[in-house]
Amino acid sequence: MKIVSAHVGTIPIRSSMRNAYIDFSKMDSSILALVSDVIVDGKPLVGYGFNSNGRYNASHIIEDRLLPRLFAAAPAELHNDSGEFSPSLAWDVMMRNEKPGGHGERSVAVGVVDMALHDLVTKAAGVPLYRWISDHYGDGHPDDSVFVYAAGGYYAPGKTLTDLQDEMRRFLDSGYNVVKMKIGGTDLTEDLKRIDAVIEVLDGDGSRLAVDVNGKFDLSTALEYAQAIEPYHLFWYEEVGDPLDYSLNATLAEHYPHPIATGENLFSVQDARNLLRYGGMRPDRDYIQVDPALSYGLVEYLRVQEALKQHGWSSKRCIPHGGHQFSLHIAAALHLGGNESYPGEFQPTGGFTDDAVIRDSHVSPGELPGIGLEGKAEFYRHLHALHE
Ligand SMILES: O=C([O-])CC(=O)C(=O)O
Ligand SMILES: [Mg+2]
Repeated sequence: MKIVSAHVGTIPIRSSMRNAYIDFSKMDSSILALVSDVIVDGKPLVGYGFNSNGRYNASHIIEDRLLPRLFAAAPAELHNDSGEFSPSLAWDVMMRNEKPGGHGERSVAVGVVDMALHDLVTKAAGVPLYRWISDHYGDGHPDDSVFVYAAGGYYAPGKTLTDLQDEMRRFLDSGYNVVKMKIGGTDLTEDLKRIDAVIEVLDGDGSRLAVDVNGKFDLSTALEYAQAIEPYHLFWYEEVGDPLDYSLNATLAEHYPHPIATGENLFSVQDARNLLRYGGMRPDRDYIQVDPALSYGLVEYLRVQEALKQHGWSSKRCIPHGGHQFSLHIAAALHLGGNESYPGEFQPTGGFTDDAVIRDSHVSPGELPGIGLEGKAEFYRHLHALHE
């Protein structure tokens, strides 16, 4: 298989909401179409990729560094011994002449291309991505469906406690059992009122509510909130301090007995391994949220899984950030603990196929070949326009 052309674009995924750290008024995403020389039903197979929310587009790195390396590579450098196009070998080619460390936006750019390459090879194989991953890297027995929780509960101008409760009710009505809300964007007194309001909607069951600080707290605020929320037995307390402050996380874990989740802003196996080594994370209860679409793609995510295994962690402790269709396949194939979902947010890239049904907080990736972005009509319109 040969890639005959590559088409990079940038689309807005903006929204008026805000977490404790940023608003999303200028949020955007790279989108990519890789057109191949494989013809099916008279049309070339095309692989699509995009980046997850929270980081901005990385289109220039894709165009200036990654794609030129792929196009300059000899066919033998991109195909394995069985003659198959290999996203893993392509990954090595893309990372030529890149120093280690300082992963930043480069991991986003590689993630976009890695996703498009996996979409392409799995379409060429005629199978949904999760089956291909399970056959190549898993146990050949993927999960039928994946646990998903509904993330929302953002701060927004004029949003009242009643609005917050209504939002959470809509999540429950659409099939989710567990929900997530933002905290840390106001003071503790206000946040406790917001938490109480949401727990009321959850019939008083705090173990169905996760809270997300988006890295805002210093150690003393982290511990102050920890003490205040401990009695609620929350589903998890997320990204409490700066994502690279492993010492803060380790101290928090000594004081807070319930689950902690973090990792959405760790973009490499090296950073994830440091979290396991120095972050005090507890393999019996905590969650790792590394998002494959932001962190060098599936090829690197497999390395993260290997590092977890070496440290005695189960793949079930991973629930990736991002709420997108790519991680949903990965979760089903590698028996992850679940995947995030943002009903209605971060469109058009976010979310699952249009026909996906959430039942008992579970959803299936679907049976379309590849990632299945053709099953997301609005997003597919943008992707298709890249190369038509
Ligand atoms: O608000 C955000 O940046 C998204 C986020 O943290 C999450 O999905 O966990
Ligand atoms: Mg988060």
